[in-house]
Amino acid sequence: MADQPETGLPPNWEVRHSQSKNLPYYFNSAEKISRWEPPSGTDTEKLKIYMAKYHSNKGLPAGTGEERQPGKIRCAHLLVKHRDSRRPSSWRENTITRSKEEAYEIIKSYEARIKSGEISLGQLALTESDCSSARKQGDLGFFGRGDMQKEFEDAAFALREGEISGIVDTASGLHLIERLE
Ligand SMILES: O=C(O)CN(Cc1ccccc1)C(=O)c1nc(-c2ccccc2)[nH]c1C(=O)O
Repeated sequence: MADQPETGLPPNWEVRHSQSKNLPYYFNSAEKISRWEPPSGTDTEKLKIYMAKYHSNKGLPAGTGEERQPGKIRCAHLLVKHRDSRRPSSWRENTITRSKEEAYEIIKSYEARIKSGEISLGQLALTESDCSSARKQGDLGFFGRGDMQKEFEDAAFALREGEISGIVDTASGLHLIERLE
């Protein structure tokens, strides 16, 4: 495999910076395509080092615990849907028939396993979350107030970094939320 440049991105890909959103994005100079997420085949460890070196936030003193963008937080979540969810279907199960009570028992068992330290929320979300974010260990990226369902937003913004919520009930289903940044 051709040596990846120090960005860790596949050939022809480069990191650019969106002035309007003040966010990095990924540009393929051969195909002239852009995307917010790194393309598949990226060496994410190398990319992390590159981003820290060349794309760290301007103006935010290191270690102040400041949010990447004022008013925004980053969370991961694990979603267990049930038959009364607004969309009772997911990548895991075409038609979700479990009752809300059954979903509650399931997510309560997940909560116990995560809070005991047996497994991380991200690792469990990979296989068990009914949200499309499961493939990213439940990582939803940064969001601000007004971006998510109200119950989800209120629970997420009440968390300190690293903290995990109790069971949160939204129209999508039952969630556990971990605040990452
Ligand atoms: O609620 C609905 O009508 C359908 N949705 C919304 C949705 C559907 C696909 C992608 C993202 C969001 C979901 O059921 C859903 N909500 C979420 C969700 C809810 C709160 C925070 C983060 C994600 N994920 C999903 C999903 O299928 O993947």
